Amino acid sequence: PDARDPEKPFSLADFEIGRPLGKGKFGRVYLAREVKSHFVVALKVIFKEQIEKYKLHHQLRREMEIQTSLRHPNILRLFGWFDDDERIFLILEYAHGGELYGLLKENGHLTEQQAATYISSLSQALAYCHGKCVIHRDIKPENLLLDHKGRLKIADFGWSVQSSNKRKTMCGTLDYLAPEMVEHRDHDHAVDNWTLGILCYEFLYGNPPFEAESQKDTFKRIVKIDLSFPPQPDVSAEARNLISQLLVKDPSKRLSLTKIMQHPWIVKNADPKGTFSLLALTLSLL
Ligand SMILES: CC(=O)NC[C@@H]1CCN(c2c(Cl)cnc3[nH]c(-c4cn(C)nc4C)nc23)C1
Repeated sequence: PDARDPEKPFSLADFEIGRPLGKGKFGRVYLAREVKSHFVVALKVIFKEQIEKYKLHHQLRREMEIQTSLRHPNILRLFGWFDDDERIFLILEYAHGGELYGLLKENGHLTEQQAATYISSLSQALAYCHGKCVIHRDIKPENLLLDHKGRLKIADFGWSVQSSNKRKTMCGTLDYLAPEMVEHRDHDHAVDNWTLGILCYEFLYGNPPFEAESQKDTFKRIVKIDLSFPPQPDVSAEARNLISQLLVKDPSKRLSLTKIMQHPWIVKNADPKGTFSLLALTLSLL
């Protein structure tokens, strides 16, 4: 869709709409196909009256400007947008593999190779964002999608679009919040490094490290850094070492993105192309 004459913006008539992929407070995401090129996209529909009601024009505009400007293999592309009287339509890259979260829940946990590859991809995407002074790409699992080659795509949804096929275990969880967040202290991009530690743990063990019955207990476990590694599944010492260097209370002491990419566990286990051979991915789904 890039080769479009900028004078003739898209309109709804340019697309055939497919099944809903996800829905949320501000609208839904549909599978769609551009009629002339047959190019498949994800079309996110946001209702203007919702934006007016919550006074979110600026946030949405900033979100769209940021997402349009980001070009990275692990960040879902925003190709463009158009609107009609009552809706705004975002033309997004379609991730054929769906939600990484689905793969995690189906398998219980990921292999060390998969986990290291995804942590490496996330670190590269975040380093790219920080290089462009963009922080807080919201990297909780439901914002992580997979393309047809199993490559990770951060689909940062400031608009909390819940996918239709998700068990509602994620909404409202504290699990991914860093201590400085839950203690309402000021935070910067070191929060993302904390979240990488949470995700690495969850990829390897199947659940986030500070999970508890109540939000209050999760809060207490986070601020205490109440971290323990169950004996099963048997996770390598290097992996536990990386997690322990990320889930550190003092933000300035957390491993930097560069150091994460150079960590022995990542160097040894991450697939450099960030993708899996389809066979390996298929086998991991069996
Ligand atoms: C909470 C949240 O934002 N989740 C992701 C949104 C819902 C689907 N969205 C997609 C977006 Cl924006 C882009 N590509 C997608 N691919 C899928 C998908 C593919 N399969 C086989 N199953 C699914 C689901 N979904 C998308 C965005």
